[in-house]
Amino acid sequence: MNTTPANVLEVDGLVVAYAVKGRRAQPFRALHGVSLDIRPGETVGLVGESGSGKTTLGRAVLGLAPVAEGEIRYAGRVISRLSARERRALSAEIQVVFQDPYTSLNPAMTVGDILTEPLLVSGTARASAEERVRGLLDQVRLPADAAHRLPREFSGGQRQRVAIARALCREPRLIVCDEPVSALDLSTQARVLELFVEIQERTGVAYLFITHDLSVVRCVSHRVAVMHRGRIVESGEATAVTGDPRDPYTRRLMLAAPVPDPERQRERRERRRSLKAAAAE
Ligand SMILES: Nc1ncnc2c1ncn2[C@@H]1O[C@H](COP(=O)(O)OP(=O)(O)OP(=O)(O)O)[C@@H](O)[C@H]1O
Repeated sequence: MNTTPANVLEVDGLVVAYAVKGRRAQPFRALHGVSLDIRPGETVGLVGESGSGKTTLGRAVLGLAPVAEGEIRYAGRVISRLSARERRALSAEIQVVFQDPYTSLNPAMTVGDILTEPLLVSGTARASAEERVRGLLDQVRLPADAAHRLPREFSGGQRQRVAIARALCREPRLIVCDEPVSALDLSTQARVLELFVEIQERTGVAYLFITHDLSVVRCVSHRVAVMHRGRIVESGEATAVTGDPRDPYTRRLMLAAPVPDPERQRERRERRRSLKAAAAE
């Protein structure tokens, strides 16, 4: 692993252990010594099947999962054991976009209030906050009058744009994106993914991009890390990992991914056959 402080994020030998109810019960280890780094302006895609530990890693970066061993560093500073107050101070710099745009926005607040609130809390004057909100709505391609409306008046894709704008409010250097397009239909997914890429090009923000969808990870990531049972089993350049995976689990994951293109399906059937033949030898 690269340990230069030039990285925006460094995860080093991370073990997360959840408490389990029952007097004799042992804590459940969801991550077993995970290491990963993210450079400024880079997207690292985190893939793996359900239960492999992707969300746990994202939550640990956000200070929301119980770290048992190892370390998380943000811009060279250890952040894995911060007090609640220290964490809050960091919230401008590390943000999150969740999967479900239907539950992640306060339904009783207008979009304008949702976006100005974090700015006002951090001491920005109302007039500058409102100015900033106009800029943010423009950045995420929502009309200026969106500020006066409630989340329920928007489609899923538009709500996710609001959630992205909220994450961008205080100019973070890192955003944890936890399945941010999984709840959207395919054509909306493509437009929201484009927006993520466009924002990164403009602002230099880095993403830890969690998804179970390989076509999504291929589309947005510079590098990819593959998780299996709480461990990273393979990582590298996105094209290499998704195009020519080395690890048997990654290969199985690629083969299991739905690919509608008939040519790709034929290709996959052949690869499956040759893998089977190799395994039988
Ligand atoms: N709060 C918790 N307490 C106990 N166990 C948990 C908790 N959260 C997650 N786990 C367990 O940790 C493991 C990893 O879960 P996690 O949600 O990180 O996986 P994931 O790869 O993000 O899965 P999915 O794609 O389904 O969200 C799972 O076995 C899960 O049951």
